[in-house]
Amino acid sequence: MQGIWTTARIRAAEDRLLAVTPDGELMRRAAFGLATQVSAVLAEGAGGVSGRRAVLLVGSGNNGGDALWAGAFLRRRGVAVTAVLLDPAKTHAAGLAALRRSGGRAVSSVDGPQWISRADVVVDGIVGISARGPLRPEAARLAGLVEAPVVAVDLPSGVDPDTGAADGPHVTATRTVTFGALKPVHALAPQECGEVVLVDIGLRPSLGEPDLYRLEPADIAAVWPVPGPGDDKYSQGVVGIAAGSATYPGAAVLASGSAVQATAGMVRYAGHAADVVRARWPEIVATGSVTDAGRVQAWVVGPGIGTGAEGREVLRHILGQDVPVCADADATTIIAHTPEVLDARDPDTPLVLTPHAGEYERLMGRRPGVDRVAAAREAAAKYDAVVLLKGHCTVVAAPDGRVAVNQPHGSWLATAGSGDVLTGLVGSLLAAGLDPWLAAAAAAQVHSLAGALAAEDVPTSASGLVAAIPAALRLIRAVA
Ligand SMILES: NC(=O)C1=CN([C@@H]2O[C@H](COP(=O)(O)OP(=O)(O)OC[C@H]3O[C@@H](n4cnc5c(N)ncnc54)[C@H](O)[C@@H]3O)[C@@H](O)[C@H]2O)[C@H](O)CC1
Ligand SMILES: [K+]
Repeated sequence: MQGIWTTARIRAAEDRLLAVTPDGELMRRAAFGLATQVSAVLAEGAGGVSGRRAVLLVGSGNNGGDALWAGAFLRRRGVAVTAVLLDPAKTHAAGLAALRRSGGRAVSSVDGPQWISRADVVVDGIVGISARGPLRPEAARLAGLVEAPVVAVDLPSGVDPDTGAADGPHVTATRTVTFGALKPVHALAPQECGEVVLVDIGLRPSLGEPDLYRLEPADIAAVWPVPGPGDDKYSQGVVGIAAGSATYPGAAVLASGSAVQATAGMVRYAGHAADVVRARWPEIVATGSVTDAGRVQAWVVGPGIGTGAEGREVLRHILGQDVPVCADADATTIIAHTPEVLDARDPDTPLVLTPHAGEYERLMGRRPGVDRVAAAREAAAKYDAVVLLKGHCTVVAAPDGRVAVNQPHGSWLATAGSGDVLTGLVGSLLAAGLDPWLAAAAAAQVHSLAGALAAEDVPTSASGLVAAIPAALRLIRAVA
């Protein structure tokens, strides 16, 4: 799993490393890696590297220092380098001297626009992990003029390093070159970061355990259940799906179909859409009520069951079955409005909640806000449940504090029924016996990959999403 550290942890680790590293050495390591990536971006464009124009937007701290030193390294590759100093009095002196020694030029921000308009690449060295809030006016003015590809130093300026919030003027980068370790912004703001490249500056030994995780394909392939010689339809875990109604069978078909596609374990359906589910998915053992559904190792409950008395009884029955439960949609609303329904649950039985922002507000009495990691953690602690907080970047928090951020693959999941498909994936992995946090994080990752494969750059549907699950699993196994 990819580790992600908060800026406070990064800074503490950098301080430890700086104490035992020659002055300026860390910055030069960072800057050399940065220069290599800027050259790569230039090389992608017509005309190669030498003679091309790089403009550095330089702030008042070490982020600017990285950019200036990188400018000096770029000069050695024949790149014409101009640094626009946003705060000349506070510019990193050693970096500026290195740039000038190499034949680079420095101009004030007044002259910035004329150089920015001629740039083949812009390097965003405005602010790094010390950023607070959106870009300040002068930086915002200059950043707004940029049309060339942007390489962000450490992180795109104006985007919050720890939450990825980008609700004010900020840089949007083609590529972000970060140093030592990923910060939360790199997982939570993929749109603003572009391609993220991590440069090793020897920080890892000083870092300790990560604050957040991102699953890699190998992590998912390692846990996704595949049948072995000793398996039968029961041994891989039987998942029960309690979803849909006679008037709204769609959620039942989607959640059940997703479970069928996700693993080879048996799927039971229980509810008023049994005939429609059975007709669409003959593999499924379907019955009209959860009370005669037979044994399962996990339940999915909620999509389309309604929030009235019958839905409440279905949820209460399932929570009382002492197996892991993934509660979604109407079940989330029932839990929010009548939390006493949770009394039916044995506290040791894993519960996964999968709210979108509106359902989160019902559960917690507030919107998730900009710090979605904190929001997910708070809900996980309140309900003693794994909380999968949906969004462009899904955040999965466990009651023990573990947090995973999924890698989105576009926004193709913004389609009706997409959530039903996700619950089927989560439920199948719970039935297979996976750690509930890992099950939710792996399901979210496969869900977003299936969306991209189903879409192939044109809008897709939840049914297309279900059909693409095997392709997503094959791709994950292929790249693992
Ligand atoms: N520690 C090291 O040796 C290494 C650090 N690296 C780089 O250093 C930056 C962090 O540098 P720091 O000096 O702490 O501050 P910043 O450069 O991030 O910020 C400077 C300055 O910017 C102003 N500022 C704050 N918010 C904004 C804003 N929204 N808009 C404009 N300006 C803002 C404020 O005055 C700050 O003091 C780190 O990111 C790395 O790039 C290297 O990684 C390795 C060695
Ligand atoms: K930056």
